Amino acid sequence: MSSSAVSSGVVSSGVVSSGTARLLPGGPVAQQVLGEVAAEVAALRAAGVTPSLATVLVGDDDASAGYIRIKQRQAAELGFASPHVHLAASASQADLHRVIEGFNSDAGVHGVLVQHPIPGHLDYDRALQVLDPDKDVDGMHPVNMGRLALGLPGPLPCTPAGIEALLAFHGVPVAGREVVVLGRGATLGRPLAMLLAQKRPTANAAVTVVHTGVADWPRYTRRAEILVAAVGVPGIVRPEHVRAGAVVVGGGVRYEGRRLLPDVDESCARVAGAITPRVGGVGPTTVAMLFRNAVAAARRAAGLG
Ligand SMILES: Nc1nc2c(c(=O)[nH]1)N[C@@H](CN(C=O)c1ccc(C(=O)N[C@@H](CCC(=O)O)C(=O)O)cc1)CN2
Repeated sequence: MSSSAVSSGVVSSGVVSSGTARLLPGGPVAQQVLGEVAAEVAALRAAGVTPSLATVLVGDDDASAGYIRIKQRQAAELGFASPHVHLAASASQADLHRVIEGFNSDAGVHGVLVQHPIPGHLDYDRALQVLDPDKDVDGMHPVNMGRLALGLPGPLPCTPAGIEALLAFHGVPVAGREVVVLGRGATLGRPLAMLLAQKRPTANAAVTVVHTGVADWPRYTRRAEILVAAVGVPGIVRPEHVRAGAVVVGGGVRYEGRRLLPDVDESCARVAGAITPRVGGVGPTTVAMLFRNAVAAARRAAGLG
């Protein structure tokens, strides 16, 4: 979409509107990425390497158990091995570290993820620091955040990478455009801002990060050609926060069990030029990027990366 399309909104009854926004689904993006991953898995297996993605679940959260099942099913479809450890909710930090260290030292395991959230008495960040950064398929280890900040190769955080891929897939130009990221969290807002500012054809944007601690944050979001909501406060982004014709990406969500409560109110479609759907938007791209990181880790371990 050109920037002239972005400024083509009309004013009706006080609301700036460009009609109903084009939808930007994540499903086809995920399918494309997973197709590429499948081809890489086939090549690895032909070379005698079975890529392996290990998963760790702590406790009895139904939603987390569901996401692990989705990842294991996807792993099986793609031809990954997927060893799994399920720790009791009463597990100690040391128990969790032992499991991670076991996978670190297992040369047959190429990627490891610890499903989030973990029980409240455990520290996810400390556990992450125990993980071998080269097996960190979520791209969240401090070493990988450092690599991202420096523009060095490494696994990218899955949701930010999924958003960049989604924009590219749908032909939304990013380079040179005004991107505003609402939210500065470590899993989405901060890494996404670093990613979209990088000098690459699918990035290279003028990126502003603003957060809801800034009293007049809508002043920033209203000027965005591409607005990414990354807050985790359901419905916080409303039509009056969106520039007419802008591309709106709903990255932030809050989960209530398996129910997803997105940051972006659906009424924003009245103002936006293009928008990710409430369901089937950014979410599916996150899982695809996980497998992209996992196959890349396997290729590196096999000396092919
Ligand atoms: N170690 C990790 N833990 C968690 C992650 C993660 O990426 N790594 N993300 C979430 C859970 N999650 C994957 O683990 C996940 C959640 C939701 C979706 C998704 O595609 N949702 C759909 C459908 C939603 C609905 O039906 O309401 C969507 O967005 O369309 C994918 C992955 C927390 N933990």
